[in-house]
Amino acid sequence: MKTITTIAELRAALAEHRRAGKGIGLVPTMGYLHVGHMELVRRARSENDVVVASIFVNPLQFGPNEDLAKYPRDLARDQAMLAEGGVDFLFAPGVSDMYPRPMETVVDVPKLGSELEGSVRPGHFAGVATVVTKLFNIVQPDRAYFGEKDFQQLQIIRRMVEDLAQPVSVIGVSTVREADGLACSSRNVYLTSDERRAAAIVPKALDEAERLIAGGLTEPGAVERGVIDFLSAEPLARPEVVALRDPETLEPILEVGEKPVLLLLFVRFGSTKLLDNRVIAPKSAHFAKVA
Ligand SMILES: Nc1ncnc2c1ncn2[C@@H]1O[C@H](COP(=O)(O)OP(=O)(O)OP(=O)(O)O)[C@@H](O)[C@H]1O
Ligand SMILES: CC(C)(CO)[C@@H](O)C(=O)[O-]
Ligand code: BAL
Repeated sequence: MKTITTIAELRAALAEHRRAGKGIGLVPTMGYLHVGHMELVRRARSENDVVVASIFVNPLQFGPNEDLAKYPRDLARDQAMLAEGGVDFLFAPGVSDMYPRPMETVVDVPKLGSELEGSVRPGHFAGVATVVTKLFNIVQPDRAYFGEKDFQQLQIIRRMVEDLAQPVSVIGVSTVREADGLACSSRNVYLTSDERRAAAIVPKALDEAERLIAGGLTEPGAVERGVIDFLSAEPLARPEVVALRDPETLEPILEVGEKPVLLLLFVRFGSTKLLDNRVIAPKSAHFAKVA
């Protein structure tokens, strides 16, 4: 695996592969890798001739009071994991490589981006859409891989690619979880041991929603209140977003009917934000077992 830090060098390295008609897959990340990221790499490796992973902690998507400075970083460990996963090129630019001048140009998906997580992180999704567009322009991948854990991000990127006719297939990958069900996430390292134990309630809250819907609850507000009640059993959990939405448009739904619905959770434990979600197909919603 070759690590490259400049746009020009990466373009030059990929040009010969593109000329030779090779399929190029891109896995964008912010580093501090875990098994969830490696699942994206595994998918990319199995579907492309050339795999590029990127590691860039993108300042544009962090608010002024967020964790940009303390975001966990370990490039040497990440390099070893990506090499082991069969990645060909790691693009790990510095901020001045990606943004030599302050950005004048922004890609925004304002409606989808101001909902849900966007309502508590204003500007976040414009930062994501802008950097992802720039990465697409630099790498020009045939396929790009994103986790369903960040469901809203995935839908925003899909919509951006459709609206702007960006020539890339966006591939969503199922959420990889720890043994107790908590979604793997780089920010899980911020959790104290008590918070980490408590955080297992988040995936269980998804089970609870599924159970409520399987039990016949059709009013979205009632399902959301049931989930909030469930989370209130854990004093360390501070739910900021508990929302039942249309999985594609992310718009509120009037009633749980026959179509699948998205439950999206954004829950804070101390200063750590945890995201999770599940698309629930009402007809198949089963009495999920809670450990
Ligand atoms: N548990 C997971 N399963 C599948 N994909 C994941 C998982 N966690 C992250 N990803 C995906 O990996 C890509 C890079 O994500 P990122 O580097 O922000 O990691 P993260 O663990 O989500 O970090 P954070 O804790 O900062 O949200 C994104 O497409 C994200 O959805
Ligand atoms: C897609 C992404 C790499 C853009 O910075 C980031 O938002 C992430 O890691 O999910
Ligand atoms: N995984 C999403 C990137 C972020 O929270 O900034």
